Amino acid sequence: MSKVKKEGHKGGGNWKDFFHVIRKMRLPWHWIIIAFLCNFLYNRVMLDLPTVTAGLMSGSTDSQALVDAVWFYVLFTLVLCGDVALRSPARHVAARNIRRVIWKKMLRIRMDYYDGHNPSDLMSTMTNDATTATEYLVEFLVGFLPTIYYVAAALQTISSYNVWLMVSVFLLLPLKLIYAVFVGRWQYRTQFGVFKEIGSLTAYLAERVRNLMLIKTYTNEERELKNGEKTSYGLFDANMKVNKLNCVITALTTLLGMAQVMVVMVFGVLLLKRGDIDIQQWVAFYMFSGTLSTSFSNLIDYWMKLKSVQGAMARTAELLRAPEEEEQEGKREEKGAGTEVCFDHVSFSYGDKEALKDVSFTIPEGSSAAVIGLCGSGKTTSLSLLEHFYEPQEGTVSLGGVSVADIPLQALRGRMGYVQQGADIFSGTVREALTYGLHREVPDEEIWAAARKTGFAEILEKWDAGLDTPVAPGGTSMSGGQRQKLVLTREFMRGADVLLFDEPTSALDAAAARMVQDTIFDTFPDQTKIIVTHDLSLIRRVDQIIVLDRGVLAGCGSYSDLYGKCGAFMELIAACQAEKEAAKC
Ligand SMILES: Nc1ncnc2c1ncn2[C@@H]1O[C@H](COP(=O)(O)OP(=O)(O)OP(=O)(O)O)[C@@H](O)[C@H]1O
Repeated sequence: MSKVKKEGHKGGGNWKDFFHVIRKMRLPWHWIIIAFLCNFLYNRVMLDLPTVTAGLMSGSTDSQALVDAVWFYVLFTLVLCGDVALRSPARHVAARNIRRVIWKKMLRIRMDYYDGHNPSDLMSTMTNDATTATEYLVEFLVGFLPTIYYVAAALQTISSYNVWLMVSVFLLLPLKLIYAVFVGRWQYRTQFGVFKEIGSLTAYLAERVRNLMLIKTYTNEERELKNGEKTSYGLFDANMKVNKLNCVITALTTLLGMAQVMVVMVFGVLLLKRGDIDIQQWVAFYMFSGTLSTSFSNLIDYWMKLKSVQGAMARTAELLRAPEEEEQEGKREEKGAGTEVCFDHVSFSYGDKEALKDVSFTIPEGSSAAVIGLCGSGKTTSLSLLEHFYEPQEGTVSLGGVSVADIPLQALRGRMGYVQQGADIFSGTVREALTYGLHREVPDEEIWAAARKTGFAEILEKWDAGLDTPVAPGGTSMSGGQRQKLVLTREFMRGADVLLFDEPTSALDAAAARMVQDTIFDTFPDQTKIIVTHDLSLIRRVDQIIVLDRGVLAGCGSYSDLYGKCGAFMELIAACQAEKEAAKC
């Protein structure tokens, strides 16, 4: 991000980023070429407009001239409409393509990238930056060359009347170029600022709207109102800068346009008086000078839009350069290999924050293990390393005797089920939630059979709409226990052979926790199970307990191996018991 910020301050933009994004964005070239040809035709027809009009104004009123003129104006209107109509699909298809590219990238980026970048902040890259960037870029691609063609051809026609007329058109060109360069840089900076602020506002809203209950519980509406206003003011300030810039652009463009008209008038009238040009040429020249002035402004506008595109693409380019998870093509497909889990002298840090230090343990195939430890001791990090979300700096994490780094990611994650504390599920129907990630058509009979196995069927039968029951975002329309059962049913259908559970019972009352525990052990008797937990009754049921203390392995063995012998374990047991007693009160 810092690099992008620096570029933003410089204001000159970065062409490397620009071309990088263009290469990746899969522009709809066929649409662009069609729109380009239409625009070219429009400019070609526009070249004849002054001559036809000047012919009428200088007195040629015979019926054929009038009919020709009418036909010409009809043709002019048609190509103008065609030009406008075909530009939009080109813009929208381009925006759709880049959104697809960005979303695909966001799904493939390595998890450590998200540790330093708020994912919600990146949302506006896809919605806002991409749309504006493609819109402006297509405008440029479609309109820039035809406008140059128009300017060159119009100048040639004018010089055929009188070479001084052409010189008069160029007199103000140096001023216009200086204006384009300076305002273009300013445009880049302001546009970049707007996109950054839209990103912050989107991120703020995405987080707060998801947690409205939290805000209400803490009666923090007033504070959040102020926070929201503060973030919104950031965007307001950025937009006011754009407004200031637009005022300057309007003033300077108008002044330059008027100066251009005056220069043209003075030159034209002088040459007319001297008899160097006739009245028809004078009228045609006057009309040309008007359209030429617009075309020069358009060229400057295209340049500025290009600078805006750079501003909009700076964040997109950074996102597209983010490191992706490696799909280890060509590596051995380990489907069906053993499920013994082994951490061999593993050390891992998030940046400079150490999370695991020289941790070694082995969980035999088909057994169950609880990973316990105080908050922040590295339990969840261990599961993340096993899923290969992160790469340890030292040591090896292996599954079935093969380092997880050597197993293709899809195969590795296809073999693992991950049940998180909140059992997050997406909105939709219960059927969609149950079959999420199964990558195949699942008949209802199979779903019901799995639900009977986990006991979720008893819950489902009570819902009138059964599998079509709607699920609210995050599954908030269900209780914690119902969500856990739903996820366990899904994992049963997935047929994973290693199951990772992160605090599966912590959000449940004692009865629901017992029910979920039973479901875990009854439904997955032969799978390797790793359970991060503080639940004492769950700790007693597993084959092996791994005790972590501030990222270091403090003990490893069965309940009876550790009881009375491992200090850290005894402290945790005491803490769990105290917690349980407190819960009873
Ligand atoms: N994405 C991250 N970026 C930076 N530091 C992190 C990140 N995730 C975890 N940590 C840090 O790594 C350490 C281990 O965290 P981890 O979540 O593995 O602990 P834990 O034992 O699962 O904790 P808890 O029981 O509270 O969930 C902690 O100090 C934590 O602050």
